[in-house]
Amino acid sequence: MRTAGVLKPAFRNRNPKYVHLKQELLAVVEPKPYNISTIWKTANSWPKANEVIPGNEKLVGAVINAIATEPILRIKNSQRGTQLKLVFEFAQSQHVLFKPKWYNREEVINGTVYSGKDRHNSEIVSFHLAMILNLRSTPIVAGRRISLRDHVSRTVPELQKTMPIVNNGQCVYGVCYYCNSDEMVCDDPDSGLLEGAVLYTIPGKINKLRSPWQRTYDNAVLAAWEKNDNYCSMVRKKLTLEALLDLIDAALFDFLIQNGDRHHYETRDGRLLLLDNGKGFGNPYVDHMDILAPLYQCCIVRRTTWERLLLFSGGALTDTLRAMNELDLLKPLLTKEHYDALERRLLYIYGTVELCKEKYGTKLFK
Ligand SMILES: Nc1ncnc2c1ncn2[C@@H]1O[C@H](COP(=O)(O)OP(=O)(O)OP(=O)(O)O)[C@@H](O)[C@H]1O
Ligand SMILES: [Mn+2]
Repeated sequence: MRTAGVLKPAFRNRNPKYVHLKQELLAVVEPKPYNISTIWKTANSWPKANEVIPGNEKLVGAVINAIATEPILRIKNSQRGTQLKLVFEFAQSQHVLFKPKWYNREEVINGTVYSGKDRHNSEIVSFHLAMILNLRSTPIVAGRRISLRDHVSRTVPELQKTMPIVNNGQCVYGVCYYCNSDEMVCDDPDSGLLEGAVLYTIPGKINKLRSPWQRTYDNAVLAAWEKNDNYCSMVRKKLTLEALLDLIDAALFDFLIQNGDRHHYETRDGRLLLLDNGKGFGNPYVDHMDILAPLYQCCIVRRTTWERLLLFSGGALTDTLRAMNELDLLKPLLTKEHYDALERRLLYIYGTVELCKEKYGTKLFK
C-alpha cells in the first residue's frame, strides 16, 4: 500500500532517549577552564582519520573556551580559500582561523543555493549539529568578539594595508580572491567589537577532491548527476562504499544546513571532513531538495547515521541544537525560522529514506 504524504508517527514524536544524549552533548560543549600549557597538545592528539574529536570528550568545552578567550598575539591573513579569513596566533604557536560576521541573524540570502558570503553563525551551528549527528568531523568552532582597533599593532604589515578607518571605526577587507576595498567588515560602532567564528585548525594532511555531485554554477548547463537517473551506479564504480557513505552523510548534513556549495570535499586519511560550513542557514524559507541527490540517487545510508537521526525526531533535534547554541558567546545564533526549517528538512530526510525503503527494503541501511 502506498502511503505517500503520510509519515509514520515515530518520525513526528519525540524519542525519549534523546534527553540523555542532550545532557551529554551539553556537558561536552559547555565552556570549561583550560590549562594553556597542555590544551593544544591535547586537542592536537585527538584527530584519528576524520574523527576530529573523540566521543563524549568533556575537554571539548575547554578548547571552546580557549579559542573564544585566549589573547591574540598576532593576526595575519589566511592564504587558503577564496573569502576573507584571518589567522590568529595564540601562545604555544597555536593558530586558529577567524571567519568574520557579514550578515545579521535575520538577513535572508536570496538567489542561488550558493549565493552570498560565508555566515559565521553557520560555522558554529554546523559544529553543534554535527556533534548531535555524531559526525565528529568538523573543526571545533566558537563565537568570539574582538576589537580590530586594539589589535592593529599585532597585525602583519600586509594585512594592515587593508585596514582603513571608516566613520571612526577600524575595518578590514583583507587579501583573498574575493577581497576588495568595497566590501569590508568593521568594529561595531556601539560595542567597538567585530564578531566572528573561531575555527580550530585540524592538524595533519588534508586532501581536496572534486565532489561527484558538483554543481556547474551555471543555470544554463546541467551536470551529469542532474541528467542521469542512474548516476549513482557510475559513482559506485569509482568510489569505495565507505567513501560513498561519507558523501551521503555529508549530503544529509548539507541538506539540513542548506549548504549547496560542497563542490569539493576534503579528506584526512581518506575519510571525509566536514570543513567549510559557512554557506549554511542562508534562507529558512527554501529547501533545495537536490542537495539530497546522493541519498535519493543511491538509496543507501549508514545505519548508525540513520539510527542517530531517529533519536532526534519530533522537535528533539532543534531542542538539543538550541540548547547547545545558547552556550555560545554569540547567542542567539539562529532565528526561530531557521529552527523550524531544520525540523521541516528532517522530515524530508525521513520521507526520502522511507521511499528508498519501499523500493529496496532494509538493504539500504549499510
Ligand atoms: N578548521 C580547519 N582546519 C584545517 N584546515 C582548514 C580549516 N578550515 C579551512 N581549512 C583549509 O582552508 C581551506 C579554505 O577554507 P574554506 O573552504 O573554509 O574557505 P573558503 O574561502 O570558503 O574557500 P572556498 O571558496 O574554496 O570554499 C580549506 O579548503 C581547508 O583546506
Ligand atoms: Mn567556501
